[in-house]
Amino acid sequence: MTDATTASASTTPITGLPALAFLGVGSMNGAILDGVIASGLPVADGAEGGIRTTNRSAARADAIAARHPGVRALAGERDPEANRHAVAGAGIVLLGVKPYQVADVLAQVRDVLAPGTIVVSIASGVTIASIAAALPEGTAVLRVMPNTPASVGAGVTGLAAGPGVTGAQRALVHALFDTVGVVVELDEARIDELSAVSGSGPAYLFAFVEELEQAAQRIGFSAEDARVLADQTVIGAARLLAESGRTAEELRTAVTSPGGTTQEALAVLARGGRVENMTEALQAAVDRAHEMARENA
Ligand SMILES: NC(=O)C1=CN([C@@H]2O[C@H](COP(=O)(O)OP(=O)(O)OC[C@H]3O[C@@H](n4cnc5c(N)ncnc54)[C@H](OP(=O)(O)O)[C@@H]3O)[C@@H](O)[C@H]2O)C=CC1
Ligand SMILES: O=C(O)[C@@H]1CCC=N1
Repeated sequence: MTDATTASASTTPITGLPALAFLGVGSMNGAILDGVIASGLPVADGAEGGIRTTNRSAARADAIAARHPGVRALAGERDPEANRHAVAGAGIVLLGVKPYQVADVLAQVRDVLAPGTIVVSIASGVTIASIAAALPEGTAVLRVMPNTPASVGAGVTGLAAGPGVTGAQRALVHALFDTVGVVVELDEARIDELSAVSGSGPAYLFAFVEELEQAAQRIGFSAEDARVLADQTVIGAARLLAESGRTAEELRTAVTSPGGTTQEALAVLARGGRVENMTEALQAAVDRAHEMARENA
């Protein structure tokens, strides 16, 4: 962490959220939506009534409405002005479309944003400056980098505020993401690095579980047993990390008897230069984010 980075709960306790518009509810905005609703934090206009969502496809909107009956789930397929209708009257707009779709969605809604609306982008590689340039002057713009465990309240969200965002606006967005996990405030200049670690991180772990599962099958377990062994090992290890108060290093040491079997297996794994390989992987993610920022400027 740099000096500019702080992981904390919001210092401003809030009792409720303004009306929320989630534009583009796929994997990530869907995870945030689920997490915010599960947190039970009241949203203006009723328990879920103040939450509006948009998708292009009607089938996706219907799936959201079925999962969260109080949410007003709009579909571009049925209503070409869905994004405009969703943001009208919203206090916070959460932009969750793919990076290359951001400019189009901003152009659709820019003239219906009420003064004081906070725009929060979750898009990778789209800068605050490029978002602010597409919106009315003075619009409060924040960039966050969440991860999908937000859907079960166990996310990590990096949060960077644009110029002109007030302390109260930043605290409100911080509090929103507190409902779905831990929030780390940082300078926007570091958000691509954070994304490489925690935004993409769940995928690294899931890839590891897949590998463990496949390897278990190769040494003779059925697909079903391999899945139970791999999944439950990772779930149990993550819970132990969360609940024991011990570091990953301490917990690894506790498993690794000197001269025992784990030591042999770890020695094989270390042959691949895992730290070097992981560092190279993180740098590849950062480089791609920088490239996307140039593409979406
Ligand atoms: N997935 C992750 O773990 C993370 C993703 N992100 C960022 O989140 C953003 C979304 O990624 P992800 O959730 O994975 O992508 P998805 O493709 O799962 O979600 C994008 C959603 O946007 C909807 N959409 C597309 N165009 C429009 C439009 N014009 N109006 C309304 N809705 C629209 C799509 O709905 P439909 O198909 O119906 O068009 C789709 O459901 C990206 O910018 C990514 O960088 C950030 C952190 C982590
Ligand atoms: O893969 C991506 O581009 C996004 C950003 C972090 C996680 N998913």
